[in-house]
Formats: sequence, structure tokens, C-alpha cells
Amino acid sequence: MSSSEFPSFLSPRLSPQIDSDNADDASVLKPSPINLDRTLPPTIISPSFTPDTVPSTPVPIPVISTPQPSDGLPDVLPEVECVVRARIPTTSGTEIFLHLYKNNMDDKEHLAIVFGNTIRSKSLDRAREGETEMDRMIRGAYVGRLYPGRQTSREDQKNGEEDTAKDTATLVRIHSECYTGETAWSARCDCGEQLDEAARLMSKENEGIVVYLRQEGRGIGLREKLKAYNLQDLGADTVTANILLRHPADARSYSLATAILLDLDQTEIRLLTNNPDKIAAVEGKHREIKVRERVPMVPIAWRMNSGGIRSKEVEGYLKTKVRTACL
Ligand SMILES: Nc1nc2c(ncn2[C@@H]2O[C@H](COP(=O)(O)OP(=O)(O)OP(=O)(O)O)[C@@H](O)[C@H]2O)c(=O)[nH]1
Repeated sequence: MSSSEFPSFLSPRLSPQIDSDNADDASVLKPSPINLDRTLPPTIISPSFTPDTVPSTPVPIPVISTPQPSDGLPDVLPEVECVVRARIPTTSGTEIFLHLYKNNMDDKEHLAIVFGNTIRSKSLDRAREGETEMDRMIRGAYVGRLYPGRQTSREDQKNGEEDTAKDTATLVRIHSECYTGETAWSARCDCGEQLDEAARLMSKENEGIVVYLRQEGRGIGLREKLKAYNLQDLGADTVTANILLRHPADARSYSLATAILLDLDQTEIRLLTNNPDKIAAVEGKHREIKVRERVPMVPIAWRMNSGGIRSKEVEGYLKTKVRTACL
């Protein structure tokens, strides 16, 4: 199947209403060119970064040597346990398996969105004392598919679940929750678009994992992020706004993602990101996981004629983000 045959994975978003009788209104919605700061290093703003056409499938970049881990990686990974898993048929036609985790670090419900039916959680499959077959099926610890009247969690092993040897590392995206970008149609960032793009690429491979971490607003939470937006409207960039609020520029941590990936039996991955800090952080202090390749996430707005989020706010956000990017 060619990539063009895959359904769009875009979630329903508000589309601008253009009044055809009023050409002036329509011109307001025209995309404006990205005006990258001239002081950025040439390697980041080279023409290869904004080519006329960018392949819809990004070109992976092998990770030869991992960047030095940033300070503060924990010596011991948190403990995680997948407490429930469920099949989700999606609007694009792709089926995903949502894995909900608990952990010994916080009380949040972190998730793994698993594409394909070959990746399994070790903690989910582990037998629980005293549980019945029905208990196992209700918490999602079954193989194959559920159907009315099914009696056992362990049947159906070969029903659509082929144990074929893999020759490529799994495509993984570590995604931090962004209520504004994913739910409130925000054009201040491209988080929702990046989640959709990750889903599109994983649907294409019929395999992949989005680890969805509940660390809203680069870890400062929604309330503080909204204050940061007001500071941005007052002229600060996204990093300065955090600092003015006495928060670190980026308060996220990825050790839960490392632990969740290990629970899903992943030790070698291809990581979808532009953020160099994520590579070292997700590999863990003791290199529990190896990132074989980095797959860039070029914003759709930077691909010629490809649509994507356009607004003066998202341009400011991307401009700040590109300073730390490894595109
Ligand atoms: N504090 C703050 N957080 C923001 C802002 N805009 C988006 N976010 C949050 O940033 C997170 C996404 O991080 P980004 O830095 O955009 O991207 P990334 O995940 O580090 O990098 P990629 O893997 O390349 O996408 C989400 O949790 C968003 O809620 C902002 O202006 N201020």
C-alpha cells in the first residue's frame, strides 16, 4: 500500500470559514512565510531545513553517538505497571491499543498508544493472584480479539497475531500532553499536529508506540502554561516566559517513558523527535534503551504547500524551539 492510500490521521479540527464574497477576509487566512531569526546557526536554517518539497515520509538519521545525558537522570528507573489495555478503533480506520499505566513516582495516568497487535506489556500479561479469566479479559490481558461469549484470555494466539521476527527497531514518539494543542485547537504550538503525524507514520508501518506522558506545558502544568501564554502576548518568547514565572525552561522528565518502553519489551527504538535532550533522556542513565535512529518531525507548515498550522504565535514558538533542535 502506498503512503497516499493511507487515510488522513488528522483529528477533526476547526477549519477557517472563508467568506467567498469578501476576498479581503480570505487573504487574512493566507499562510505567511516563516521568518527565521537571522542569528540562528546556519546549520539549523540551511535550505535543507525548508526545502521546496519535503518527503512525506521523513528520512531517518542514524544515532552514531548519543549526546551526553543531561544532568538529573535517575539512577533507578521508576516502577510502572500496565493496569488496563483496550482496543480503540479510530476514525482513520487504524486500530490502536491504549495501555494505561500506574507508577511509583506520581499519581497520573500515563499512557502507551500501541499501533499493531504484536507489542505486549509484560506487566499486563503477568498473572494476578486470585484473578479469573474474566478478570484478565476485562483488564485487557488477552491475546487475539475479544468477542461475545469468549471464555478464556489465552486462546486466539494465532488469530491475527503472527510472531514474526522483526528486523527494524520500533518507531516511538514520546509525546507530552498538550491540552491546548490537542483539544482546544490552539495555533500557538504544533503539538496536536505532531501527534497526528506520529499516528500517521505508525499506521503506515502498522506498528509503533506513542508514549503519552501527562506533563502538560513542558512539565509546568496547564495553569502555569496559560500564564506563560499571557506573558508571550506581552512580548516574551516561550523560554523567557517560563523563566519569568520562575519555572525551568523545560521541566519534563522521560524516565517514565523509558520504564514504559522496557515494559513493552523495547530495547532498540527509532525515535520521532527534533529534541536532542529526549534521545539521551529516554535511553536512560545506564543506556537501558538504545535509540538506533532519530526520525525528524519537520513541522507541516515548513513543508511547501502542505498546510499545517499557521499563526504568528506558532511561528514564534517554532523559532524558539528550533534553537534547541537537532534537525
Ligand atoms: N511552558 C510552555 N509549554 C508549552 C508551550 N507550548 C507548548 N508547550 C508544551 O510543550 C510540550 C511539547 O514540547 P515541545 O518542546 O513543543 O516539543 P518536544 O516534545 O520537546 O520536541 P519534539 O519531540 O521535537 O516535538 C507540550 O507539553 C506542550 O503543552 C509554551 O509556550 N510554554
